Amino acid sequence: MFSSNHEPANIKEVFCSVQGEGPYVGMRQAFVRFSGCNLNCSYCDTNFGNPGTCDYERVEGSGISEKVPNPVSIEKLESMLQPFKKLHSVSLTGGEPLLHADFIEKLNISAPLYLESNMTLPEQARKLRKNVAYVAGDFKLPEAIRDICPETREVHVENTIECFRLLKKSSSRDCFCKIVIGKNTNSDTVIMAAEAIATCVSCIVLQPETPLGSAVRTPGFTQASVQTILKLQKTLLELTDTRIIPQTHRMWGCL
Ligand SMILES: C[S@@+](CC[C@H](N)C(=O)[O-])C[C@H]1O[C@@H](n2cnc3c(N)ncnc32)[C@H](O)[C@@H]1O
Ligand SMILES: Nc1nc2[nH]cc(C(=O)O)c2c(=O)[nH]1
Ligand code: SF4
Ligand SMILES: [Mg+2]
Repeated sequence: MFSSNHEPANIKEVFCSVQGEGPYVGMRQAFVRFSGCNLNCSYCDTNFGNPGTCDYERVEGSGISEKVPNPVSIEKLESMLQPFKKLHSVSLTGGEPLLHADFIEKLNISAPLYLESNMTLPEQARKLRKNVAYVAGDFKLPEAIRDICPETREVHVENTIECFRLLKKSSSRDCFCKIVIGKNTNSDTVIMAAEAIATCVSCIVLQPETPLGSAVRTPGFTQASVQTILKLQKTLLELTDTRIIPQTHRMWGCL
């Protein structure tokens, strides 16, 4: 399931853009999107399938991608990141990047690493404590995960809390939590999640679900009401800094 120390990794795409989510919105980043995921979120906007080649957009915003054969070696990825200048950080995302922790652990790049994770694999998270400077950790609400059964629901929550404890904010690492809020989100579950990880994070981001596909044309189809999200923010502000930030990259069409 996980890449070993020496194996290269299957990568979906590598590009340079700006962070579209959370408190670092607008910061210039290189993105490394690893293939594969261990979850199946109802709202997922990403095709993390394992293609034979990695789409590499060498010139930011050009829309011109080269096909780099998968799996990609550590050395090859490091060279693919070379052309991207003035970066705030390199976003390691997916799919689920924790599935590739052994690969990430070996990366040797000058820019700080920004881990974009579903926070469900504590033993993998433990490997990255020393080399990620930013943790954008989702708290995946059980009701948003397809096929989750009651027995695994508790373990899922425990694993998530353990990941936040392992990667919690420190003098050398920022860690914040994103929670996607959709029409079916149970506010009590959000509050449970926030109470469990509030001391591990610098802030909580309530991220309204972005409608996908045909739902885009039916406003309100998947989103929670503004009133619901604002009420949740008021409650969570009793615990920690809580912000409401939508996916901004969807608004202006960057990758
Ligand atoms: C595609 S995921 C990849 C990283 C990791 N697997 C995770 O879920 O955190 C990156 C981010 O996109 C968010 N996301 C995916 N689909 C979304 C949607 N339809 N609306 C809002 N956020 C979405 C996820 O919640 C996560 O914060
Ligand atoms: N611009 C931009 N910002 C992002 N923040 C999180 C993303 C993700 O898919 O991991 C993402 C993404 O795909 N694009
Ligand atoms: S964990 Fe992330 S990549 Fe995986 S299904 Fe959920 S949103 Fe998509
Ligand atoms: Mg994305």
